[in-house]
Parts: sequence; C-alpha cells; structure tokens
Amino acid sequence: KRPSSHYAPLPPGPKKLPLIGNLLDMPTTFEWETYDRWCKELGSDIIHLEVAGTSIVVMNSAEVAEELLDQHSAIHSDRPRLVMVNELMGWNFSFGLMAYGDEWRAQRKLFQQEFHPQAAERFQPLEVRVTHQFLNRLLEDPKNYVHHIRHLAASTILGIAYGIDVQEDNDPYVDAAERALVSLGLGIAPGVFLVESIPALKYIPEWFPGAGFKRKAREWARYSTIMRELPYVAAKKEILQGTAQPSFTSYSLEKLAEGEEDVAEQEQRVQSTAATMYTGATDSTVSVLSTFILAMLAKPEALKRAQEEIDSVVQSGEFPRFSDQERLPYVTAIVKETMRWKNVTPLGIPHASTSEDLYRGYRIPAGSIMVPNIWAILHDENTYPEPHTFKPERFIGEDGKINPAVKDPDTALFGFGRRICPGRFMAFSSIWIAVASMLAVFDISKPVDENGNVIEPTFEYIPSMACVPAPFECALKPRSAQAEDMIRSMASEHS
Ligand code: HEM
Repeated sequence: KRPSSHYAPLPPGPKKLPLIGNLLDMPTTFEWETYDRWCKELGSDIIHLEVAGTSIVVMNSAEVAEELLDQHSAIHSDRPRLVMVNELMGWNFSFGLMAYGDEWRAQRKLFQQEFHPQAAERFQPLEVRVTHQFLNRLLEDPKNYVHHIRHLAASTILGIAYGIDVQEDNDPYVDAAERALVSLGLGIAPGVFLVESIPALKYIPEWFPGAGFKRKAREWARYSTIMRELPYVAAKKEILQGTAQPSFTSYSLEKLAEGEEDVAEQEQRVQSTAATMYTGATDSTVSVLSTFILAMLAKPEALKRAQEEIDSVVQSGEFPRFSDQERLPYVTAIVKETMRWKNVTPLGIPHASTSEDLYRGYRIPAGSIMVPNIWAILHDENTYPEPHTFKPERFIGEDGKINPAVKDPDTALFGFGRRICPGRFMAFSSIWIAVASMLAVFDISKPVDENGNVIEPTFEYIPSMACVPAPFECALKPRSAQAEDMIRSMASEHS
C-alpha cells in the first residue's frame, strides 16, 4: 500500500521549469530576504523549491520550523550531502556536518557531557580571564578591535577544548585552525564546485583536465587533519605529564580511562569533537561581538543605559561577574537584541530529510534539504515590532526585568531539533561576559575624522553562512582613568 503522503501536493513555490526547476530564480546572495519575499507573495510560511532535481523546503516561521524540525525530528535531522567538504576534504570527521546516525550521536553525546549548562559553568573562570586580557588589547590597540575579538574567540575555545593558552601573535594552533576554517568556507560555498551537482566527478583522477578541484581538496584535507591533530597531541602530552589545565579533552579522557569502551575508537571521537568546537565557536563569536559594537554606534542611548545599570549594581573598581547577570537585565537584553538584530546564521545549517513526510497536507519528499529561515523568524514584526531597529528595551518588562512574554530569540537563532547548537549555553555566557565587561570600562562611539566630521558606519553586512558586518571604524575609549587602571591591573594579574 502506498503511503498516504504519496498523492499529496508539494508545498507552494515559485513556478518551476522542466528539468532545472527553480535554478534560474535562485538568489545567490542574501537568499533569506528573497525566500521571505517569496513566502509573503505566496501567502505561505512553507515553500518548496527544486533545483536540478534537488528538493528544497524553506520554513519561514517559528511554527513551521518547530513543527518540522523539533516535532518531526526523527525524519528531518540529517545533513545535505557535501561532496567537496565531507567526501574529498575530510570534514566528515565533524559531527556538525556529518550524516545523522550512530557516529553523530556518539560525538554529540561527548560534546554535550561537557557543555550542558551546569558542566559549562566550569569554563566560566577561563571566560573571565580571557575577557580581561581582551580588554587590555582593546585598550592598547583599539583600531584592531576585530583582530582582538578573533583572538578572544580563539583563546576561549582552545582553552575550553584543549586547555591551551594562546600566544599573543602567530599562535601555531590558531594559525592551523584558521587555515582549515578558511578552506572549509571555500569548499562549502554553494555553486562553486561542479562535483557538488555531479558527485561522480569525484572519481576522476587528479591529472585529468578540469580536476583542479581534486588537487585543492587534497591540500585542504591536509589542513583539516593538522587542525585536528596538532592541538590534540599537545593537550594529550600535557595531560600525561600531569601539567594540563582542565579542558574538554582532559575531562573526556579521564572518563574514557574509567569506562570499558573501545578506547582507540573513543579517543578518535574525542579528537574529532574537540576540533569541531573551533569551527562552531570562532566565526559566530566574531560576528556577534562585532555586531554588538556596531549596535552601540547605532544606538548610543543603549550604551548609556547599560552603563548606568552596571554602575548601580557592580561595585566601583570591580568588573561585572556572572553572578551579576540577574541584576543586569538591560545588559542581557542588549546581548539578546544583538543576536536577533543581525543574526549570525540567517539560514542556520540546513537539515535534510531521511524519509518522506506529510505536513499540513503537503508532501515533503525524502532527501529534501530543509532550510529554516532564521532571519525571517527573528524579523517577524508580529513578534518583534520594528524588527530592523536595534531595541534592547523590547525584552524588558514593566518590572524592569527580562519580559518572559517576549519570545526569546534563543529559540530560533541556535537552530532546531536534534541538531540544535550544542554550544549555545557556553556561547551565550562567553558573549555575555565580554559585552558586560566592555560596557563597564569602555565608551564606544562613532569616530571623528581630522576635520571634525563624524564617520558614519554603513551598517552593511557581508553575506555568508556566518554573516559579519563590513569593516567599520569605531572609537573605543576607556570611560575613566580608573577604568584604564582596572584594565591594566587585571591584565597583569592574569598574565
Ligand atoms: C552566538 C553563537 C552561535 C550561534 C548563533 C550558533 C548557531 C548555530 C546554528 C544555527 C546551528 C545549526 C543548528 C541546526 O542544525 O539546526 C549550530 C550548530 C552547531 N554549533 Fe553553534 N552557534 C553558536 C556558537 C557555537 C559555539 C560556541 C560552539 C562550540 C562550542 C558551537 C558548536 C556547534 C556545533 C558543533 C553545531 C553542529 C550540531 C550538530 O550538527 O549536531 N556553536 N550553531
């Protein structure tokens, strides 16, 4: 008997041409805006597209994304096939891009053991230390703030993953990871490599004309191997010598020593899971903290209000602590609004369906690529009025606290279902402490040129899987001589 979904129609979508489907309509940049427009034109928060035989479903509301990716998660938790990255460049080691199945489950479990909210608290002292060092770099060299944010993100995650202290410049572990990350970005860019649409091409030999992609893939595969092995070997050496700082790797290897599982296999998993952390954490943190600075230029009143809040809660001469979070709701609202306003991954990471589904009377074919339009969800004017304006106060209730009636952007910005970002608790806390600490000691404003004219940022974004603001200038100045002293003395205490 045929499944009942077999005769059901596909969700609505722009008109398809024979064979190529919607290929010619597909946007190549800011896709989330085009998808949102199509959904509005078609009056549907779920649409279907087809590109040369591949079925794509765009979910344009929280309701659809939650119903399909959370409630039907047994069907829609796979990832699309990535020939270049996974099959030729070796990234299938990483559970973030891996097909749904036992290996994914095992790595995800390892990750979550150290990253659920209580476990992630163990990393807070490290987050505080690297944040204070970051403030000192901003003080010494404010123009290079993006570089310092990247260094902060790398120090946090390499500390957490391996217990490694990152060098000021030219750190070998950061360099290895960055090189791998850049090659991942190149390999995953849609529409660049023909092998993605004709997978059989992966079997042609390297010397064959047009097989340049295979030579590239081989070189890039080397980067991903180095990224995985170099810091792991260093961490393991320290662990064996008894000189290691506690980290994901040390905690996981300790557990491994106690267990009875296949040790070699499990150790490979620890190595792969640790390497996945850098990939997930760095670009996202850089995006959020750069956007935070841009937001302070867009809305100076928010900076002032947050500083007043901090001054009334945190003792003079002290930095904000994690334990102050409850009493700093406006700072928390700034963090939430920053992540909503220009969300890092407008389309998340697509899921894929392992079997056919029937939803609202529509047929969702097996193998569909499932794209949550997170940008549209976080810019829905019914949930967030004036969605394109930076307004942290939207999250504050009449009692001055975070208003539980306003939907928390966390419910969409970290993705959905079984694939939801497993780093989200640690991501939020490391970003919160960086934002609170910057607000406590720095004024952030638009810079002025030599003729006294204010330099306006463009507020443009570079579209990508993880969006970042186009480079912009800002003036970062310590709020007072006392703030400057605090930064310097804290940095020397930590060094
Ligand atoms: C503000 C910061 C971050 C944002 C906005 C973010 C967002 C996301 C999103 C949208 C996904 C896709 C979820 C899905 O498939 O539905 C994801 C997956 C993932 N994220 Fe994050 N993330 C952030 C920080 C981090 C951090 C700090 C880590 C590591 C410590 C991390 C590790 C991962 C991993 C490993 C996955 C893949 C999960 C899987 O496929 O099972 N992320 N993230």
